Amino acid sequence: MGIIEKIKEIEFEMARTQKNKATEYHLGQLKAKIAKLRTQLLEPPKGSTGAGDGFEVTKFGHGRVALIGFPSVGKSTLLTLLTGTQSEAAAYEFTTLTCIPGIINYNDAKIQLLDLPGIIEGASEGKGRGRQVIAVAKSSDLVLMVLDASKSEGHRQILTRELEAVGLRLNKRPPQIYFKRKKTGGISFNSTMQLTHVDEKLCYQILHEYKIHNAEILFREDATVDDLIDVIEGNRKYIKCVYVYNKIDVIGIDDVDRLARQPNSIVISCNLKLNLDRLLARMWDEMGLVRVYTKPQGQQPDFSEPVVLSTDRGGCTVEDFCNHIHRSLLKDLKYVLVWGSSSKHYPQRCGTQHTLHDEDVVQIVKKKEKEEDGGRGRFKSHTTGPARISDREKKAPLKT
Ligand SMILES: Nc1nc2c(ncn2[C@@H]2O[C@H](COP(=O)(O)OP(=O)(O)OP(=O)(O)O)[C@@H](O)[C@H]2O)c(=O)[nH]1
Ligand SMILES: [K+]
Ligand SMILES: [Mg+2]
Repeated sequence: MGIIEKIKEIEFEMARTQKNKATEYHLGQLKAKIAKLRTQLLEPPKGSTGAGDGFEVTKFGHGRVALIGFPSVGKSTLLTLLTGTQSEAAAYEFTTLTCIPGIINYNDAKIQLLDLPGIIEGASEGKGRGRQVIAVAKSSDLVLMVLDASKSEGHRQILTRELEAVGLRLNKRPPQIYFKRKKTGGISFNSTMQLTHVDEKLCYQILHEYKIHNAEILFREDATVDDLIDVIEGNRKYIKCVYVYNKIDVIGIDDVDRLARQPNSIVISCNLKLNLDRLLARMWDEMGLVRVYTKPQGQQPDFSEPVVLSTDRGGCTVEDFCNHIHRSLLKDLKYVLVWGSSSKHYPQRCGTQHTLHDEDVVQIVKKKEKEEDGGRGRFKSHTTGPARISDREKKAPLKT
């Protein structure tokens, strides 16, 4: 029996099992079994290199956004409108057959937008190009789930289920469960609060299903058995998602209003170019990008090209900022001067752990500690990077 059949069989068994206190343990075990099979399903088949289907697009810019949706909802039309990159759009399904990248220039940052083939129910099991599409979604910083405003509202749930089946978690944060495998010592189970969804026995049973006999586990919130399985599997990807209802030109105003009020949703029309600026602003907010402008000493800040940092990825401390400019900058750094909303007064002297805000201006002040240290120190303080060091080294080699 194949993996998919096995999953189907367990799903069938779960469907006909009554949900009550007595079956709770059994159902939990079945959930763990499905999770294990789904993880197996995601492993590349034996003997394959996992490459070569043309879906791997090099990351570019300060963030990556994937357009995910059923066929013919308007993904390609949207990519063309937002990026200027032509992606064929037509009234028939599966017009797009591969991954088409475009670039959005917004707020002095560059965002990579990816158009993808439409996916259908069963995509997570390999129907259509589902698996490749979902792999691209996983590599993104934000998913735009494009939906046809005139079609069934059930589509949103179906797509979410498909993405969840392969370990994507949309608009969720990781469960607050500490879990660590051990070599010996059995299972230590603790919680900081009353648990209403799982108890110790259920927890042991799930761990047993994973053949884990030694581990430390601490619930920091009233988590569910699904959360526990997510933590044990450890391969879940937590991604923000905005639900984009397109084609509002063909529905009534009441429906537009209702869709627009749903959580994490935005309504647009590509045909009428309605609300696209709002969509961009929304994307920007969700991505948590932080622009930092550098200011050379005694000069105006350089407002043409910011250093773009991210709250979610990499962080936005002064340390992250320095590492972004040059790997070796941090060790020469004395402090930075900061102008902007992150500083208490203008300018504020800040250390490496200070968190920068969007549109801050930063001046770097380097150590000059070795200035009096003969020729050697002066040489060091006037150089900015390894390239220049080696250039100068040739002309005036360091005394050893
Ligand atoms: N009425 C209306 N039609 C639209 C809108 N946006 C796109 N369409 C039409 O929807 C059809 C499908 O558009 P595509 O951009 O090809 O959709 P897609 O999601 O890329 O489709 P696949 O690549 O096949 O998955 C085309 O006929 C578009 O002209 C819109 O805002 N309103
Ligand atoms: K289409
Ligand atoms: Mg398309």
